[in-house]
Amino acid sequence: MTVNPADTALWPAPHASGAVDATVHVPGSKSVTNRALVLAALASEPGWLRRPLRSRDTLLMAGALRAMGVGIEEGVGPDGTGEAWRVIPAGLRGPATVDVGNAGTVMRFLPPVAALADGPVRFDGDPRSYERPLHGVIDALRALGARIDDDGRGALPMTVHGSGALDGGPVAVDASSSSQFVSALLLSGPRFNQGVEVRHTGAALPSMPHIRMTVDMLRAVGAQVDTPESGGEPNVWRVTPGALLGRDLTIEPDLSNAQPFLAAALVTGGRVVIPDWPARTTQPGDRLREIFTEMGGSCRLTDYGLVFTGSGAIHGIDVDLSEVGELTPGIAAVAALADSPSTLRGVAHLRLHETDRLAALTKEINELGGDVTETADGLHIRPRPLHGGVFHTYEDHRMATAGAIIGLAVEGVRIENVATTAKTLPDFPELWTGMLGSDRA
Ligand SMILES: O=C(O)C1=C[C@@H](OP(=O)(O)O)[C@@H](O)[C@H](O)C1
Ligand SMILES: C=C(OP(=O)(O)O)C(=O)O
Repeated sequence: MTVNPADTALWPAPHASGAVDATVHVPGSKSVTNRALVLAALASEPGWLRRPLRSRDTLLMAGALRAMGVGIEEGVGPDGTGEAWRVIPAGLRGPATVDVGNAGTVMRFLPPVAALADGPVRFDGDPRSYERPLHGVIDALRALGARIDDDGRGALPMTVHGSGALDGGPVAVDASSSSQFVSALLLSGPRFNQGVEVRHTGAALPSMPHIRMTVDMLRAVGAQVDTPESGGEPNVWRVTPGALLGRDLTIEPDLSNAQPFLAAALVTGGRVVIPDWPARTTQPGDRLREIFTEMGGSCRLTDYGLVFTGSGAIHGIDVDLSEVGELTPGIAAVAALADSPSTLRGVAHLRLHETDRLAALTKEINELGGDVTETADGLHIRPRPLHGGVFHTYEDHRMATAGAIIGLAVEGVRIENVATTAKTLPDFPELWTGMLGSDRA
């Protein structure tokens, strides 16, 4: 976890002078957009993605698929309204080069796709991508018949020598460090000769909603998937080989990126409306309705969207976040402003996310006067009066939005490199100041 001295841009986080009252249109989900791109690229006919997220992670995914020969045309949708991408599958090509940036979805979901290409595909990315776990994908692909050259660490950079097809079949993976290992193998599974049977071995599997998202989206394009929930063995997922349909899919708003805006209602005792909040979704951000209600807010889901209201009080929480780890930074920020201590559990694997999120949150909140300690699998947060200062972000989009939440309540917080939010929410600073618009005047 290092701070890049060259990147000293500091963004004065707006301080809220009163209760927020705003409607915020949150852009599309990163996790849904990147799964939809992969599935559309593997389909046997063209498809549409409407309202896709346009951010660093999704543009890297689109760029990588294009490098392997897939057509992705960016424009307006078939009915002339809103942004839509047309994905035109093609025979997957190598040689190609893939820049994964620091996108877990790109570095994990694409090596199985590359194994289906007809030549070598070189994977590289940001320095942090070399440290993020990839061994589950590399070892599994080798066991399923792929040839991969890496430097022996089971990590990036590496080359997948695609041979046009992959045998597939049963494989065991320890996915306790990232659910994305399982999702990656399932997404390409229908295109393997024998399909795939993924058996998770090892300690608890995090981020189960993201695996359900993978399964739901596979089924929506015609794949047959057997899961533990559909009567199969615990920790075993099976995908039958078969062609995938090209669909016309509208991407849901990113509910994890709705988090800072909901937090703003909670922290200021205000009200925030998120249009198009889905009535049914696999996104982990849906759990915010329950978590932020327990922390002092209340919410109402209408046909228009989610109406979330703060009460003026913020309560601490004791919660297991293993299923929804990506919500941890935003919850920690709210917890630091609460009227009682919090314990966030089940998220040891966050040490290998964009940055070591447990260390980063502890350090940055404490530098503002907070009292946070790391536990073996999470954080213990005792609220204390905070003061202004620089909030470092370690190239982690969710550190930047966590700092912005604290800035609402604490004057003089400056966020280093707020532009890092471009990973999943490039418009964050504008959306944030827009939300505060009337009460900042
Ligand atoms: O599959 C996905 O889209 C994701 C799965 C989760 O990864 P981990 O299981 O590695 O935490 C989550 O944290 C990440 O933001 C997105
Ligand atoms: C962990 C995250 O991202 P990634 O997809 O890079 O794993 C995240 O967005 O919080």
